[in-house]
Amino acid sequence: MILDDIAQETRKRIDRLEREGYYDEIRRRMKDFIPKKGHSFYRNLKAPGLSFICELKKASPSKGIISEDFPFEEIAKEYERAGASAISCLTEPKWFKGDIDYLRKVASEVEIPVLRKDFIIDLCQIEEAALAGASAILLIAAILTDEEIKGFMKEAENLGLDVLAEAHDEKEMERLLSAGARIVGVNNRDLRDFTIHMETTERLAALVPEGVLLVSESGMTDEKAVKRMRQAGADAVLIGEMLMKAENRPVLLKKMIQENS
Ligand SMILES: O=P(O)(O)OC[C@@H](O)[C@@H](O)c1c[nH]c2ccccc12
Repeated sequence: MILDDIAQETRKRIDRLEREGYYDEIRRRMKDFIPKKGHSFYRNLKAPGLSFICELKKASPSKGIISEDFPFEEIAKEYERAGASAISCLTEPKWFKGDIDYLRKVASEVEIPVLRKDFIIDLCQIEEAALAGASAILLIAAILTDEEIKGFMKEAENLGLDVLAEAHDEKEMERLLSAGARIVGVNNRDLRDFTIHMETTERLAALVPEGVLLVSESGMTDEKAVKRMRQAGADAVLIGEMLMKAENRPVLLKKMIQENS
């Protein structure tokens, strides 16, 4: 399964960077780190109306290159001006052609919170995210043990980062909720075969208790799908490809925000 391949690849990269001393430098810089206050990611998602997390996505394993030229700073500012609640920045280099430096630049240029979208399997990636200016991290239940989920959530909390905790099915959702997740994401894309099932959000929404925020992720290709996710009970949607490929991103985003306010 692709998720396991990506997690393995990520482990190899972390081990190599560790040998090269990269994370020693991160740990050294963490001594002066001051956590952000206010949990702006959580707060913005909780605001009335459907919130939009807009993704910077150059490529993906299912679609290959999505955006040949990738003026990520311009796109981030477009998202912000059009009313996005947060920006999701892919930082996984091999399959998504992401880069932690994209996040660092974007976080310094926009006011809205930025989510580190990656395959987090080690504490050092959480410290790296915090230093780069992220406000939140993604944790994917499918690649983590219960102990890891709890430990990583604690570390994020200590560093002032919010966690978007991602599930694909009932079992994963229950694991995340019992670990104390306050923001859960349901991924409509089945990462075994890349098929999209919008019913996944509808099915899992029933398990999300009052007070926990629900984010519907992936597979929304038109405005109808976004409305459907709002009707399913989503507090926020996470959209990549539809916005990356839009002829006029601000116009499309503003329209969707207005229609779902
Ligand atoms: O481009 P889409 O179909 O709108 O999807 C965005 C986002 O949900 C997707 O990129 C995603 C959801 N969960 C992930 C985990 C890792 C990498 C990527 C993802």
